[in-house]
Amino acid sequence: MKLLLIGYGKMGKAIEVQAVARGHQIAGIVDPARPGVSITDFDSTAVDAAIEFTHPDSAFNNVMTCLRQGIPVVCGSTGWLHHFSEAQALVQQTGGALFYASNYSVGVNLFFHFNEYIAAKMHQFGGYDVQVKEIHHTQKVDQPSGTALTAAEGILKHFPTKTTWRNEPTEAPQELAVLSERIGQVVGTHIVTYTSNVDAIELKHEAHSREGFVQGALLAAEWLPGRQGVFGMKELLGL
Ligand SMILES: NC(=O)C1=CN([C@@H]2O[C@H](COP(=O)(O)OP(=O)(O)OC[C@H]3O[C@@H](n4cnc5c(N)ncnc54)[C@H](O)[C@@H]3O)[C@@H](O)[C@H]2O)C=CC1
Ligand SMILES: O=C(O)C1=N[C@H](C(=O)O)C[C@H](O)C1
Repeated sequence: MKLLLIGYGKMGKAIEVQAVARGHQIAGIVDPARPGVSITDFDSTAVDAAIEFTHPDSAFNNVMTCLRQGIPVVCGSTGWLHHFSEAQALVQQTGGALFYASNYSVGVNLFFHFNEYIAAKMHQFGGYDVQVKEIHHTQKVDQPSGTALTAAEGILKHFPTKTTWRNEPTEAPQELAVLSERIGQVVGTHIVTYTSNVDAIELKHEAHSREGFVQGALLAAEWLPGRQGVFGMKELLGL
């Protein structure tokens, strides 16, 4: 496949290495640190898919430009979902394809699946409070992490005692605390904890490296061309 890499930071560079190892061709790299190449230099005849890992402030614009250029786009950037409905509308309008996941690792998507199951069961039996905690490296600009927000949404859907989330400790029973810590080079750790008067139960995912994100993003890029619509890891993995 011919891939366009948008963002050539920690993720973009790791994706390049794995993509080449899987026999793909890098048709172009778009990053302000490497001026002179822009998404509008490409179209669906030049690339099969774009993979976008940049920044909360640039992701929406990059996704919209790919859709206008007719390029199927796999986006991993977090912190831009307040614009997501506009991207969905452009997918409909252009007949294009967008793949988005707050976390591309297969393990995290199993974690999301079990998180929803556990939330429903814990609500059914009662007596537990729940909180989400995420830990990431100190270069991360958005908080809470996209992964923590997806986990929080999964809990809110199945644990109706909680009606909203808050990114700080809270005593309000209807608020789900989603706590963030920034420590050194931590790749990404997410913990959902249920606590009662007598015990505690934890569901934890700890990424040991970025390899899981890279593999999932490449699987998505290999799967997306030829499809029309907005997709995520549930469709890709059949979860
Ligand atoms: N969904 C997932 O599985 C994962 C998502 N992420 C997210 O991906 C994003 C990027 O993460 P990293 O690679 O670790 O960040 P990074 O800071 O190492 O790299 C970001 C790169 O994007 C470039 N960039 C900034 N504005 C741009 C623009 N307008 N067009 C093209 N490139 C631009 C920067 O120059 C930089 O090279 C973050 O939002 C992060 O939260 C990170 C890892 C996994
Ligand atoms: O910025 C990161 O590094 C990561 N971002 C994603 C998120 O916000 O959840 C995914 C992963 O945890 C790494």
